[in-house]
Amino acid sequence: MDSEKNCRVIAVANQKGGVGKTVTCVNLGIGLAREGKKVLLIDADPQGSLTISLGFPEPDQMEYSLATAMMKIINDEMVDVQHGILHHEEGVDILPGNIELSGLEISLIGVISRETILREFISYARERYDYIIIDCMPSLGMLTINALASADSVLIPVQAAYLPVKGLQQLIKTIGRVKRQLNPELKIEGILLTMVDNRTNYAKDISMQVYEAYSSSINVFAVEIPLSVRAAEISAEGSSIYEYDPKGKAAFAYTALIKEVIHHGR
Ligand SMILES: Nc1ncnc2c1ncn2[C@@H]1O[C@H](COP(=O)(O)OP(=O)(O)OP(=O)(O)O)[C@@H](O)[C@H]1O
Repeated sequence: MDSEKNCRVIAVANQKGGVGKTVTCVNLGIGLAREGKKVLLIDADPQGSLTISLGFPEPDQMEYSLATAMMKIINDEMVDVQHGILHHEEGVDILPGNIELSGLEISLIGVISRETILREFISYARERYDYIIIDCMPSLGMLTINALASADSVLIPVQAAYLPVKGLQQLIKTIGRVKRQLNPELKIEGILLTMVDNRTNYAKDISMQVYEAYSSSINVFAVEIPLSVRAAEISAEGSSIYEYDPKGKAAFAYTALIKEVIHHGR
């Protein structure tokens, strides 16, 4: 394992729902684990989709989750970063998320340093991992702010199915505000086009427009994640695309993404 200062914390964020955040977290995390990295996936979405996708179908029944760990920090209690960690057979650790995060987000309102509760947890976990990847919820609320305040970089999946420009500007503005006020080292890892249907001109147009609008100031990943039924099916299988459809186009694309992400860290 690399030393503490080499742990990279990546928040996967976009306030638009259904753009491929969870599928990207699963395949990014497991892809990095396949490269020999020690990886923790944190499910920061009350829907618990990441937890469910990794084969734990009932996150709301779990006694210990991200909400429990954050509540301990709020209450000034000792936190054991290994407590409640689940292990997936493809080599990643998971801190599950569930509906309790909704209640926690509301109770954060009255808490001092409410934007940096998750950062405190992650500061304890950094020494154990090479990568910590946070699956954010589809909003720019306090939990996402906590994720951005904890992260070294933000990976932004963008679905190539509609013009994303307005939502992206709002997200980039929020990232800028978090950088100024809470986390000066925060960077944008890159914009990742997802669910790209290369048979349509529309998808090509959107890729082109995102590239033209942003690539001078923000990394736009060279790889695009293709629209793939197999990628959509992994959530129900509890496995990664590398296990489920190793020779498919989505596995190929996510493998290329891993290379780009590792390269950025150098
Ligand atoms: N490359 C892909 N090709 C086809 N379908 C995909 C692909 N990636 C994800 N999907 C499907 O699209 C839907 C949304 O994906 P996902 O859950 O990863 O998005 P999300 O941004 O995490 O959503 P939410 O905002 O609700 O958390 C899911 O049904 C998923 O299976």
